[in-house]
Amino acid sequence: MSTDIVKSPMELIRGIPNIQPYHHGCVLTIGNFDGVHLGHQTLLKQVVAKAHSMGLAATVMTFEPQPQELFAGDKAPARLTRFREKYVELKKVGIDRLLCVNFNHHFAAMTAEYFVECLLVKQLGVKFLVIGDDFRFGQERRGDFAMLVAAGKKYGFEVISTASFCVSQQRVSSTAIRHALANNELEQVEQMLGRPYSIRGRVSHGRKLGRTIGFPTANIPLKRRVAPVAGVYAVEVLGITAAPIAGVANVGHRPTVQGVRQQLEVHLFDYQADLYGRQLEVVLRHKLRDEQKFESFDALKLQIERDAQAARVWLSERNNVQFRPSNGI
Ligand SMILES: Cc1cc2nc3c(=O)[nH]c(=O)nc-3n(C[C@H](O)[C@H](O)[C@H](O)COP(=O)(O)O)c2cc1C
Ligand SMILES: Nc1ncnc2c1ncn2[C@@H]1O[C@H](COP(=O)(O)OP(=O)(O)OP(=O)(O)O)[C@@H](O)[C@H]1O
Repeated sequence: MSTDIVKSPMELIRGIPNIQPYHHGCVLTIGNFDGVHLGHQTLLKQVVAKAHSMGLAATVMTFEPQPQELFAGDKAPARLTRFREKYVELKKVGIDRLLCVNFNHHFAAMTAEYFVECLLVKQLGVKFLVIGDDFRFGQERRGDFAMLVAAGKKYGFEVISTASFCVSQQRVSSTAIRHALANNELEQVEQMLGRPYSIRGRVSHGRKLGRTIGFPTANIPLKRRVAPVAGVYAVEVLGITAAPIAGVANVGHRPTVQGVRQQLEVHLFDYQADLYGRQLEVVLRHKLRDEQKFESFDALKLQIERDAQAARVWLSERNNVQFRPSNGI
């Protein structure tokens, strides 16, 4: 979590100990919100509308790490959005406050009853709760809608459950989006997310081999995050100039050069500048191929030239714009 988050208009409450008396009284929803997809957005819009009509803060409670990351460790599904990305998307929907709970074994062991009485009622003073139709919470996920309705009567808050938001008769979920990404169904992903899939990150120093073969790349380490995608993509990069810059990117381990960690590398077409330290958003538009181990660096170079050409063609056909050739391609 970086400091620019704190200055922005959506208030970030960093953990339960930082809940203040003025946070008491809110319209609340709870969940991972990985991806902040259209199903989440439908529910979040109801939270915002209700909060406005009640004159209360629209509040989201989310968890870091996500529960499956605590329980399954490396076997947890790859994330669609890091905390920072969730923050950006939740702010766009109009949420006023984001409570980020440190999800540890102690918190996970809390009973559903204690969670409601102690956290929702005493600390947050919830007046209205909006949840999805499959929402479960508390130790062993025993808390559900019926239990919340009963608690609401006892403590004086209302609860509504929203209907499933579907695309092509399929319930939109973080899991469905991960599957579609794994199957390279990027258009379907866009329909479920309500925006194209992108990866945000800061450019760091690489081994600077790319420039020796005419393909300087901006390296974006994925850090502890495992990407839900892998391979070579035609991309558009936001955050440098007002218009997106077209390029070609690889998400992988770079077996040809004995790379170890998975990272995102992007080569921008017809653009040269020092990007180190810059925060970029790389929008994946089309998958070109899987990553491969090549016999030589020269063979890799030839393939990257073909990738760049294929990406230019794909993007120019899509955008109906001709890009100027460079690097002799
Ligand atoms: C479009 C593109 C495709 C790539 N494909 C592969 C690949 O299939 N296999 C591989 O080992 N590395 C691949 N790479 C990674 C290169 O090994 C890496 O960019 C090069 O070694 C430069 O690394 P550097 O930025 O650390 O200098 C690809 C890079 C790009 C930009
Ligand atoms: N398609 C949807 N329609 C309506 N509500 C949804 C939809 N998807 C999620 N929600 C609700 O949003 C809240 C947060 O959900 P959660 O982060 O668990 O999302 P999910 O996308 O269903 O994830 P997963 O695929 O991991 O189950 C929950 O209350 C959930 O029921």
